[in-house]
Amino acid sequence: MQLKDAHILVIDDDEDVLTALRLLLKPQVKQVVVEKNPNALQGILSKQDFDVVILDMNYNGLVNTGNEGIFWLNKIKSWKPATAVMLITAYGDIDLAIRSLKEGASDFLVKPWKNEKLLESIAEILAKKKKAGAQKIKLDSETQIIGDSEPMQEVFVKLKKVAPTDANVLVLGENGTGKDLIARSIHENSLRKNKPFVKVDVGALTESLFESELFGYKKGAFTDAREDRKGRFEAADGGTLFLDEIGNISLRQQARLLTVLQNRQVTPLGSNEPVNIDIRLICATNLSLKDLADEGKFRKDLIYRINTVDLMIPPLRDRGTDLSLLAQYFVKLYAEKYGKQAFSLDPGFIKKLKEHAFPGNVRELQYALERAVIMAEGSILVAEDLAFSPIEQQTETEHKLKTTNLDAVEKNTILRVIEKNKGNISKSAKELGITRTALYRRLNKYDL
Ligand SMILES: Nc1ncnc2c1ncn2[C@@H]1O[C@H](COP(=O)(O)OP(=O)(O)OP(=O)(O)O)[C@@H](O)[C@H]1O
Repeated sequence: MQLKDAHILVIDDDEDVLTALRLLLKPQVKQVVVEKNPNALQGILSKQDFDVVILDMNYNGLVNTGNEGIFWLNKIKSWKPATAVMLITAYGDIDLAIRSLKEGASDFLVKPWKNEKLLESIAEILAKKKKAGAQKIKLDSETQIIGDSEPMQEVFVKLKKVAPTDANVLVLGENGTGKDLIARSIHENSLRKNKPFVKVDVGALTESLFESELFGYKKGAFTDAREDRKGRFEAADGGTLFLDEIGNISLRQQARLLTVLQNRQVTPLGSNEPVNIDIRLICATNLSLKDLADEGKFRKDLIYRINTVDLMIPPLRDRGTDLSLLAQYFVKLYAEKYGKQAFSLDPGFIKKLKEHAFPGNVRELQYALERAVIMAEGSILVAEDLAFSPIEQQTETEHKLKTTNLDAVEKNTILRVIEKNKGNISKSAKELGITRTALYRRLNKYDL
């Protein structure tokens, strides 16, 4: 967006500042609105969207800590996450500047400012916003991949470049970072988008199921094979095959997969006739394939085969203001789903979100917000509405403490939650903030 098209709101309790900024900006931008009282902010922003809010950090000359500015910055970000906020202060303080940028401000200026510098900063903010907007990925009419942070913008740029090619893609990232979503959007943005997208959680397949599920079988191939069945490779013909949890398959399964990928043919169990396959392959894992290869647990030649391009999805803790954007998105989504009114987020609620490390990433955030929306009493979500998954809390502790009895704690938590949910695995996984597959894996691990 260009300066001349911008809508700017200025909030400062100093009339002289408001007049100076109005005179400076009016000939340069589309609209300038000035306001003395920050308490009027919510009303103004509920009626109209602004591209940039220029916000004073201190009001009434009483305190010079900048806390008021940070308070209003948080408010603006909770009401309108896409609005850029530029903070101005009479007290040049580097700590304050860093703090405000961390809290989501786009820039920080010290009074008296140079007019040229101020206009330049606004133009820069608008240019960045344009770039971010252009890179937003829409999966379909309902699903969006939310993310304006720099690391996610890099993912989007790479994704758009690689999607239309037929290159095999390896999607890497911690649990719950959105690898599944990214795989789907590679397909949606590819030339194969009108053909099937088939996902197989290969990490959850037993030795015998692996082959019958992926390659199919002929009637009579084994006791339960009562009729011919196409495998997932064939089902994905012309489209995309997404193999999730690829790091968890055995060396034997790796060898079978490699042969299929090399020959581009599958032979169903009980058949002698290979079938040609035309698939685009996407794999995902939260493990380091390189480490597994070094330990002799993953074939290097298979890594080369599946990893023409890799996409590393950053953990939520490295995505800055995406946390607020995602929070807004999920709160709206669940408010609609559960037929509740629109919610606003109390600064205490946002603070609690920001202080949490989210070892379970976006999935953990999503479950926490779904729970918060369900539990909320009024129209404002407060810190008390927010509870984090016990299992993820524990993973967090695990990182910190590395004590030996963690397995016992995890096992007990799982048992408790499953008992509470009367053995319902889906409900238990949801409450624990992990996938069903991850829960099954843990049940296996603890022989439960
Ligand atoms: N950027 C995002 N925007 C909106 N929703 C997201 C985003 N990232 C993840 N989600 C949501 O978070 C949840 C977890 O994402 P997803 O299943 O894609 O993660 P994953 O990395 O594949 O997890 P796992 O490694 O456990 O399989 C999903 O419900 C997904 O829709």
